[in-house]
Amino acid sequence: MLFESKNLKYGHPGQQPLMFPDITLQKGESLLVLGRSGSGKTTLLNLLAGLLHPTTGEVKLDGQNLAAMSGQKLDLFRGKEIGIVFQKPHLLAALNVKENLQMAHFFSKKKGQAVDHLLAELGLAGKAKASVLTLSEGEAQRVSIARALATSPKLILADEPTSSLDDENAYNVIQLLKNQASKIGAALIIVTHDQRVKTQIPNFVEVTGL
Ligand SMILES: Nc1ncnc2c1ncn2[C@@H]1O[C@H](COP(=O)(O)OP(=O)(O)OP(=O)(O)O)[C@@H](O)[C@H]1O
Repeated sequence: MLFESKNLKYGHPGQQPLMFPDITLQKGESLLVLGRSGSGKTTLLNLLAGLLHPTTGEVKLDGQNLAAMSGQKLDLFRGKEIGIVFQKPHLLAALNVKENLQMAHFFSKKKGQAVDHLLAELGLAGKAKASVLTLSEGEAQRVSIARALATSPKLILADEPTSSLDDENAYNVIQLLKNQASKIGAALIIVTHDQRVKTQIPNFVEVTGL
């Protein structure tokens, strides 16, 4: 088993504790996390990324329990082994497209995938030297996916990657994530309320908060 989360609970300050369904994934498998607004989907993603510490439970990636790690060790592990596609691209405006990807290599201290090859695969070869400020929304989204893939992580987490995209781009982004995850043997978890995605990834868990 590549990825497993068990008995996860988390209480935001002053809120009822949230409980989460267990997840297990093999290499190359994909999963959707569905749930209504406010049910705890982003909280779960942050727990799976080790960005929040669970009150109880464990998150195991490749045999290592993130919930038991902290500080620099956790940051380095996340940088090497987890690729996160946030809802907004959060690219560094002072850097061009290629430099944004190279930053991922720099911070993770991992060689990962060749940046030029990755850009070409994502249809961004002509944009390597472009300022990220000149990209369309769809292009910026693909750059943020390329950045998440650059270190060849074992787990890819994506938060609502299709919410602002039209049908065609939404379909393409999910195919891209699925294909890349299976190519590098990563597990893929997509948090979404976008029912369109179910046709491409039928495997899902539902977060209810209870
Ligand atoms: N930092 C915080 N402090 C206190 N409560 C929080 C905090 N972050 C989230 N919550 C609460 O925890 C619950 C779950 O929030 P979360 O953002 O995980 O839901 P979500 O399912 O991702 O929602 P959406 O689909 O609207 O993005 C909500 O009731 C929210 O108000």
